[in-house]
Amino acid sequence: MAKIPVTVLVTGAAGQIGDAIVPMIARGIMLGPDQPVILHLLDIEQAAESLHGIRMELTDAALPLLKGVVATTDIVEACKDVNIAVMLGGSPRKEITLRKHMLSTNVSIYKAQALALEEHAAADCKVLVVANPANTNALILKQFAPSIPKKNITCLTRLDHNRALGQIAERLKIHVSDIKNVIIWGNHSTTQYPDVNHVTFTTRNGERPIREHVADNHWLKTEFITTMQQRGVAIIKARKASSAFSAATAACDHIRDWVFGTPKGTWVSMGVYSNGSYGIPPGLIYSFPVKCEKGKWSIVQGLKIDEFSRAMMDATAKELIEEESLAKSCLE
Ligand SMILES: NC(=O)c1ccc[n+]([C@@H]2O[C@H](COP(=O)([O-])OP(=O)(O)OC[C@H]3O[C@@H](n4cnc5c(N)ncnc54)[C@H](O)[C@@H]3O)[C@@H](O)[C@H]2O)c1
Ligand SMILES: O=C(O)C[C@H](O)C(=O)O
Repeated sequence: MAKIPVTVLVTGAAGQIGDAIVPMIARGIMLGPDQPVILHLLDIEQAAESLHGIRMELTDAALPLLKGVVATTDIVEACKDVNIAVMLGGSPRKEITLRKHMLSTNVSIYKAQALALEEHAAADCKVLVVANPANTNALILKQFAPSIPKKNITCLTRLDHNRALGQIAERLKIHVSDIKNVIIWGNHSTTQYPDVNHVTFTTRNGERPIREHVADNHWLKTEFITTMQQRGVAIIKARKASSAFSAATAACDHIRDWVFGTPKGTWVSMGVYSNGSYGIPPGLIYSFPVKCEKGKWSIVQGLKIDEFSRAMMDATAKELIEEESLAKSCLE
């Protein structure tokens, strides 16, 4: 029997990540090749014509899984009965934009969109905030949409997670699919801590810790970390625009693993609310290692945290606390 369509909202759909992710969702990359979808595409009035163009292309692509499209600039219409919300809408950072300016513009957008989701989305709607500052936008959304379960409000750090796999694979000349269990701790920002202490890779003789294979421990503690922390900026510099295709891919990975579960023995990084695990202040939206099962995530417990990691994890938590207070002052 055919499955009931899932309604997926994409805000900022006329933007460059929107351009990449809309066809991915409509072709089953996010929710699987047998899952029909209805797309709700939201953007602002100035982007209405592009939004209309995307809608025309969706018609022209004659996609078997796509059971309906609502392309609108009306937030209420966009949020109606959505099961999954992918929040891209906002003003992105260009080469010269300061993160603080972006924060003040975007948190007020997230307050307004939280109120609409609160009232009109399906009760069990799963939310993924991509737009920056992603963790803090998600925190504001959680505050202003209190009836959406807080477990359902997440932000994207999967792009950083995937970037870390890519960096390690290139360095070690192995394939990304042979590496697992990297962790991105904290903020999707330059203070993020990409932790390789638990990474393993597949060999003919089973799984081995990555540290056995990387002779250059210094690289892991220095250049690897700064490359990761600066990767978003490096992409902006090279493309004169922030990551698009890789961000869309990561957003699909995030939702797919959340809905269908993480493979046995692996975890992924997701920005989720802290319950105090690993000494991270409760309530922050912080990136943790999570396992997913039956549509629910849980933070991986019991990992050994060394002194270096502790300091890095606390530094990124501190930045999130500062962002939270700045965001709240912008909303007063
Ligand atoms: N978390 C991550 O890993 C990650 C990675 C890359 C980019 N980003 C962020 O994702 C966001 C989207 O990036 P992009 O490159 O697609 O930007 P973009 O400028 O190409 O698209 C953003 C879209 O949002 C729309 N928009 C603005 N205000 C809106 C509102 N109130 N409601 C609905 N739509 C609105 C704009 O009109 C535009 O079409 C940015 O904030 C960017 O910084 C996050
Ligand atoms: O907008 C940015 O700062 C970069 C973006 O979040 C990215 O990681 O590519």
